[in-house]
Amino acid sequence: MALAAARRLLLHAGSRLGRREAVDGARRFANKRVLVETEGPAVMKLRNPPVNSLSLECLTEFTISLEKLENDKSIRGVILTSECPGIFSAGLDLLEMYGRNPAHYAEYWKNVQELWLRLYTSNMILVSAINGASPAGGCLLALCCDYRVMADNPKYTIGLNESLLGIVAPFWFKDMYVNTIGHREAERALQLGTLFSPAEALKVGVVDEVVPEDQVHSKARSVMTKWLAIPDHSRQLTKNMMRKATADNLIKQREADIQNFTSFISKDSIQKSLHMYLEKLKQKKG
Ligand SMILES: CCCCCCCC/C=C\C=C\CC(=O)SCCNC(=O)CCNC(=O)[C@H](O)C(C)(C)COP(=O)(O)OP(=O)(O)OC[C@H]1O[C@@H](n2cnc3c(N)ncnc32)[C@H](O)[C@@H]1OP(=O)(O)O
Repeated sequence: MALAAARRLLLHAGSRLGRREAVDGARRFANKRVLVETEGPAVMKLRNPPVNSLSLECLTEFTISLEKLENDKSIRGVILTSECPGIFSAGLDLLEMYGRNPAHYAEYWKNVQELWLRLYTSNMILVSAINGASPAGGCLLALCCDYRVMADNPKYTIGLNESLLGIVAPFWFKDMYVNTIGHREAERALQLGTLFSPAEALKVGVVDEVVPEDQVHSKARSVMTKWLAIPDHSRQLTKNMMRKATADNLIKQREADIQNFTSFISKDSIQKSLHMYLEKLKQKKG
């Protein structure tokens, strides 16, 4: 209920902002954590500092922005990137999964599923300009895209590292990884929780292209131009043919997946692992 109300408020605020900024001449709309520019190829920028973690609010704003773009028939493709220096996205917000109650975990997971289903089955062309670290849920966002361009900076890593946190990647994260890099590579990377450097990510197929950091956006734009030259109807039907079974696999068991997540994440042993991981992140500073 609370989330539905927040959603209505955000949609309303989003459209107000949309109108105001259009008057300024720039075609863009924004909410607090997501900025969307629709001048030229549409660009969606995550801006949830310090690390673009996907908090419940961020997920909601992201989903709403995507919905607005999907509803605008003049928009055929979107570049997904980050406004936080050096970080694409740190993935799911650990604080949404630690020390909360089961109802919160269920609500959070429902929203994670919702964003994934929308992104993965989007009719639009999605290109990610990965301009920073992209672990776990950050990698998931990139994997949903039709093409991934990553900045050539060895400090940036990408991959599904859940097992390093003492948690398990859900089956639909795994399915998408297998679809992208094949069964053997996915099996190894998932068990080890591998975070790939850009060069390794390119080699294994987690990303499609690695370019100098200052060319990530221009490359993503030129990739978009190429993809936009393909007729929408044939490209969309092909994308649907490739992805439908994977998405349907979650759709048919969404409730059970929420229950599994909620009981898994509520376990004392899992909460302890998350606590230790959060402490490790804190200590890294000191
Ligand atoms: C049996 C089957 C059942 C199936 C059940 C399914 C269960 C699945 C469950 C969950 C799946 C989860 C997927 C995820 O996405 S989990 C999140 C994984 N993310 C990470 O591991 C990234 C962790 N972060 C980092 O590695 C770094 O922060 C990095 C992104 C590289 C940035 O480094 P740096 O610039 O040095 O910044 P700091 O590390 O100092 O971080 C700044 C502050 O941000 C906080 N932080 C970082 N990441 C997160 C996060 N994901 N969520 C929340 N907060 C985060 C960090 O603690 C710092 O906070 P503070 O300033 O207060 O100390």
